[in-house]
Amino acid sequence: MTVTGASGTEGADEFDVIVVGGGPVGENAADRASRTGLTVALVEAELVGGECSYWACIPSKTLLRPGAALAAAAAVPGLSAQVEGLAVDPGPVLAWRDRMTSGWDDAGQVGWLDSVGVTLVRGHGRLAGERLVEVDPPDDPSRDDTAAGAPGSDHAAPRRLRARHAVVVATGSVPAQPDVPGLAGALPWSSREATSASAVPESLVVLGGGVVGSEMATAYADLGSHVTLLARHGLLSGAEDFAGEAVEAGLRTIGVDVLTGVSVRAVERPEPGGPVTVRFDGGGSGDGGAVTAAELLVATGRVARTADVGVETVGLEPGRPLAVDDTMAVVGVEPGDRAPWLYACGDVTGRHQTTHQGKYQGRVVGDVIAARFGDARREGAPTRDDAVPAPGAEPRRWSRYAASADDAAASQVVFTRPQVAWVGLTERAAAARGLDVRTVRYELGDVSGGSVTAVGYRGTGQLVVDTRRRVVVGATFVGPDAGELLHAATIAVVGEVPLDRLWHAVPAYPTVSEVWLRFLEAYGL
Ligand SMILES: Cc1cc2nc3c(=O)[nH]c(=O)nc-3n(C[C@H](O)[C@H](O)[C@H](O)COP(=O)(O)OP(=O)(O)OC[C@H]3O[C@@H](n4cnc5c(N)ncnc54)[C@H](O)[C@@H]3O)c2cc1C
Ligand SMILES: NC(=O)c1ccc[n+]([C@@H]2O[C@H](COP(=O)([O-])OP(=O)(O)OC[C@H]3O[C@@H](n4cnc5c(N)ncnc54)[C@H](O)[C@@H]3O)[C@@H](O)[C@H]2O)c1
Repeated sequence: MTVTGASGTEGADEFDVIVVGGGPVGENAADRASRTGLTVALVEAELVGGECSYWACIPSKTLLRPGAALAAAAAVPGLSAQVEGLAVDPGPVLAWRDRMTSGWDDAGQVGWLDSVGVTLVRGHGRLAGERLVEVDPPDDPSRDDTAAGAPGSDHAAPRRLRARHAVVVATGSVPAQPDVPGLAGALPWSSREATSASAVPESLVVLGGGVVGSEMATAYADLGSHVTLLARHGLLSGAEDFAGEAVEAGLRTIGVDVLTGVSVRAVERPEPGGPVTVRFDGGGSGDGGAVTAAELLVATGRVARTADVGVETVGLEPGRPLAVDDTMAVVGVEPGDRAPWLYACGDVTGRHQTTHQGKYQGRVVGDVIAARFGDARREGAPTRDDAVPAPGAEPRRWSRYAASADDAAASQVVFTRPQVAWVGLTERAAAARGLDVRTVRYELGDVSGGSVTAVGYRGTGQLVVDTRRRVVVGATFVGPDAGELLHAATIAVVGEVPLDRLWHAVPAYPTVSEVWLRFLEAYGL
């Protein structure tokens, strides 16, 4: 429908809900918002499926899998001798990666959007006031970000969309680049180039010891690159210290030079495409030094993508994450005396930067919007026990309309070797919240399931227990396939299952999950 006559909205196309950003999170929000009969438009500037599908989760995990499989085989008698000396063959790996990203073509995801009845609007969207979104056509040559993979459009001028009820911002995040002399001019890789490269550089410097840096250092070492990782402090600083230490040791084992305590001073690349030199202070000897490689990957964090989304038109500060309440309504939007109409989810909120946690938020916001504005009695509409909270009211914790897990039970898996998986609070985070906690730690290699999995199986598990309530508030696992151990811990944390009841959750023998029994025994049960 096209609006005529309404002030400032003349010629605007109307939808009940407009979602800006068609990454995994926006897709989920759009799908769920449409389930009570609301019309939903999804605005996407590049590829439907977002960073995760084409330049993040999927290609990175594809690049990491062969090295993990080879290492697993090398630890099993009867196979270890056969695979000794084998290296990952980059050609088929890169080809597999290309298949997993559908050759950077989003036709499959667009087909899914069609199947759930969501209207795709291609182009760069930005807020233009309350419930208004302007979309620059994707073939605008002045915008870099609309070029890749998006088909042309008939619209020369911005297209105006008006939401009858709600706008959801799910524009994700962009890489942060530190202000280091020479860095920008050296045209370093970001995670995009690292995950989509068509050839493996002979050597690679990775700047940043977080999740991207640790995973990509692993992948490129597996693919045959000589990798140097420069980190300001220990690796994976968001995780328990023992996890980062294990990943650092793992990287060294596969030949990565890991330098910690590094502060980068300057970057030089005299010839475009030629070798790049990174000069730094610190890094072990304390005197610093320089490292030269064929390529440089900058992996120093990501920032919410709000700089170019028009948030200033509704009284918010561009460049900052969109603060949300637990219904995912954006806080501090003008005008402030009306029912919430602006929502956000995913990386753009600054809450977490993982696909699964963002998709969870997308489900929450979609359900909130569907319940607040749609027809819940419509045939096929989901049934809910909970009442949607009144605008401005706190949602009931753990209801369908509250992203409670963001605070209490967010999880993450880092696909390094060893893998690292955690949920809920680290020991440090629990102490910062004033909880009285006790940790129990157990070596996974001392569990029968570990010893039958591999010779010299090594890994560590740790629970953080709230001693007052006698419930698990956090867990970390480090070891081969540690990510597969995580969900039991997530259920224990979300369910606030008392230790005395967990005692009756009997882990099967001989699985690595038997560590749960050992944890409880170590706690004194
Ligand atoms: C290398 C790497 C590996 C990762 N691996 C994992 C992993 O294994 N597991 C995991 O859980 N997480 C992983 N992540 C994190 C994960 O990719 C993000 O948390 C996730 O993509 C966030 O989803 P999103 O929908 O919020 O944002 P995005 O995926 O960034 O999607 C946002 C979308 O919005 C579009 N957009 C932006 N601005 C506009 C605009 N103005 N108008 C229209 N469209 C716009 C973008 O084009 C994009 O399609 C990884 C990240 C990186 C960098
Ligand atoms: N498996 C997964 O779930 C997965 C994989 C990759 C990325 N991600 C997400 O993507 C996001 C971005 O990843 P990331 O690794 O870029 O960020 P990160 O926050 O995990 O790590 C960034 C690292 O860069 C360091 N750093 C910052 N400025 C620096 C500087 N000037 N010099 C040297 N080091 C500097 C930080 O100290 C930190 O260690 C993360 O939040 C992560 O959750 C998730």
